[in-house]
Amino acid sequence: MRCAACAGRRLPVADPTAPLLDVRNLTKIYPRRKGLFGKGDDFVALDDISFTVARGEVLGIVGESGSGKSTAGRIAMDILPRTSGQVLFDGVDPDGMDRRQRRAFRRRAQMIFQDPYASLNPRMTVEQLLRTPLALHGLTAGPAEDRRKLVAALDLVGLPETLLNRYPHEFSGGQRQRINIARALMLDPALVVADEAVSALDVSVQAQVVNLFMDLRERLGIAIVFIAHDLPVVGVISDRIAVMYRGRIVELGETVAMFTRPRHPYTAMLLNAAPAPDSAPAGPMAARLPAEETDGAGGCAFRPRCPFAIAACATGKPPVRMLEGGHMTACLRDELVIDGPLAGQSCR
Ligand SMILES: Nc1ncnc2c1ncn2[C@@H]1O[C@H](COP(=O)(O)OP(=O)(O)OP(=O)(O)O)[C@@H](O)[C@H]1O
Repeated sequence: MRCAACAGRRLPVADPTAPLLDVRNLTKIYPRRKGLFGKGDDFVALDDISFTVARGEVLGIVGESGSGKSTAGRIAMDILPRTSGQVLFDGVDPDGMDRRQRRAFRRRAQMIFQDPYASLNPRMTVEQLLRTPLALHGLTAGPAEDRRKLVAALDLVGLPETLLNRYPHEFSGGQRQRINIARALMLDPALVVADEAVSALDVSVQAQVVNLFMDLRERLGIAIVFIAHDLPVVGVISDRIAVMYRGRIVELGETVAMFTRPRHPYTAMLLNAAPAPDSAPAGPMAARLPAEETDGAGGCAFRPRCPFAIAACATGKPPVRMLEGGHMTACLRDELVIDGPLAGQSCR
């Protein structure tokens, strides 16, 4: 997939050990209006979040609906303006990129959305859909070479060349998502942000598409930000996981550490709510899962749902603390041992 022409267009990499994507202190405030002329409260969708994605790494972002996952992904891709904070792709903030850098960024960072049908023009054949990105980015290299490239992209996503003349409505949801992925691959991306890319698919098809993402990471070294609300699905594919709650990253760490020893009660709650191993009881937090409207007013937003909350949790937002092994959490009670389902269900 990496042709010489594409390689020549790459941005110079100042430091190959530096993160591919570096998101720093990102805040997003949506203005909200009450009625036609009324003043509304501003809504803080992202509250000072930071994360990095290394080259070839899969970072999962998980959290319930409305926690800010899509907002974070879209700002990282520079398709949504931020209120404050910084996004660095290969060390350069899209805000400060010149035209050439911006074009390269648009090519190297691709996004896959939840609804595979809405993302495909129904009047275009698969061949036209896959050729379009090459044309838009001035990467056409002649009919034969372009055809070779799109057949290679189809092959990477497990679809045969014979489908090139078909239209999107002729495919299943899983196949359409494969076409979306093939279209992204036409541009030889270094980063793919998959925003709930498997959520609309049947469970069996979800597994196939997750496997495809893992395969692409393995074969092409693509970094992936895998956004989903389902922690077990995210756990299958991710090297590290960021757990979001009401606009904040409340815990971030290696996948195994998150599953064996979650340090934030919300992570433990998500783990306990997931289909547990046969022998495991539901755990003390599973019963508290239904969302409550209150947001902890000034203190920890998770406090109203937290079985471990203490008075100090009401006095301010818990600061982000770095623990061992690059693990971070924003919980005053992170010293509690809350075993994940891989390690049993006990809390002490
Ligand atoms: N354009 C907007 N104007 C006002 N509020 C918005 C806007 N877009 C998103 N929001 C709000 O910001 C919050 C975060 O939304 P976002 O879509 O990022 O969450 P999410 O975790 O991706 O949820 P989901 O999984 O449902 O997509 C939500 O409360 C949402 O209602």
